[in-house]
Amino acid sequence: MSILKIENLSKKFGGHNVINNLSLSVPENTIYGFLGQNGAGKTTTMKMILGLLKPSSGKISVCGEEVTYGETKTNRYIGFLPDVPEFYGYMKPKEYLALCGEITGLDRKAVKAKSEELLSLVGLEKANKRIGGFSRGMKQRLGIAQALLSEPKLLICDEPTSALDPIGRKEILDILLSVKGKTTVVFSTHILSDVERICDHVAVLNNGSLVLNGTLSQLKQNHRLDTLQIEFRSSEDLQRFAGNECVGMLFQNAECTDCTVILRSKNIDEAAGQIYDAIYKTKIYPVKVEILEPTLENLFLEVVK
Ligand SMILES: Nc1ncnc2c1ncn2[C@@H]1O[C@H](COP(=O)(O)OP(=O)(O)OP(=O)(O)O)[C@@H](O)[C@H]1O
Repeated sequence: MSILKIENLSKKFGGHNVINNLSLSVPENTIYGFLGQNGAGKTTTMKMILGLLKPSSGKISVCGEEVTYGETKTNRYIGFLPDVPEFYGYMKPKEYLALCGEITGLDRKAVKAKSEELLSLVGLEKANKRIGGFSRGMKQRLGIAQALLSEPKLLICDEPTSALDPIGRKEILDILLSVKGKTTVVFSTHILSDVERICDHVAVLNNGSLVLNGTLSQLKQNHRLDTLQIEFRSSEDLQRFAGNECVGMLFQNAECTDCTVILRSKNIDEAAGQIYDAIYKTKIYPVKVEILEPTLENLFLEVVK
């Protein structure tokens, strides 16, 4: 089932089209990476999902219920972490979560138990000091605890790792991974390596249009490169292999560096087959034969250029 479904969504500011006919569907219990350059329209889309901004046209549904601008009904399914979460600095984490629970109308006892569970999940169970003295990473982690307080089906995070150092980023990514079984996560980011680390599904927005959408493995398969890399134990092995007649024309336009050779071919599977035949015949065994896959960075740069 789709937790979030967006159909033909468009948004104009004045005469300027910011979101153009966007359609996407977020499957349950996935981590969905929402990528795009500055100004691509990610925050605008999130605001429309939260009912804070009125779409010019199109439809958004959360857990099968249509989102209506200005109403918060569908937000009971959603936990939201803004890019810079704001807190009352004089409060301690437990006090703050208790206040959030009270405002949301949750049962006091349940909130106390849930707060302890969540503070432990985000590694703040021992941080019994005022939030004003928290680091950025600690504030982001508290923000996740707050967003998860009402056990949302969908957790939306707007660039949760952008301002953090590598350790802070890893902590946030680990937390998002750990909640995946219980909630669906949509997170927007510019950091491609974060997406490669934890996302099942990737959508790339460019100038308000969806230019890439699918699972990482699907996208890599669909945009497979026509390149084969073969690495030998030594440059002598490479020379002997390349000099053998059964390698034929394959090495003619190859790029060789020390022990490695890069081959390009229109039919890369056939070229790989020829290489395996040649390995069998020559008994010269490379340490690696690999059809190269595009990185997310290759894919991203290709679709946003
Ligand atoms: N209230 C507004 N009025 C006019 N234009 C706006 C408004 N809000 C956003 N925009 C424009 O819409 C476009 C998309 O902005 P948005 O903030 O959604 O992008 P983004 O992908 O979240 O970017 P970033 O990664 O920088 O946060 C930008 O050109 C921005 O200037």
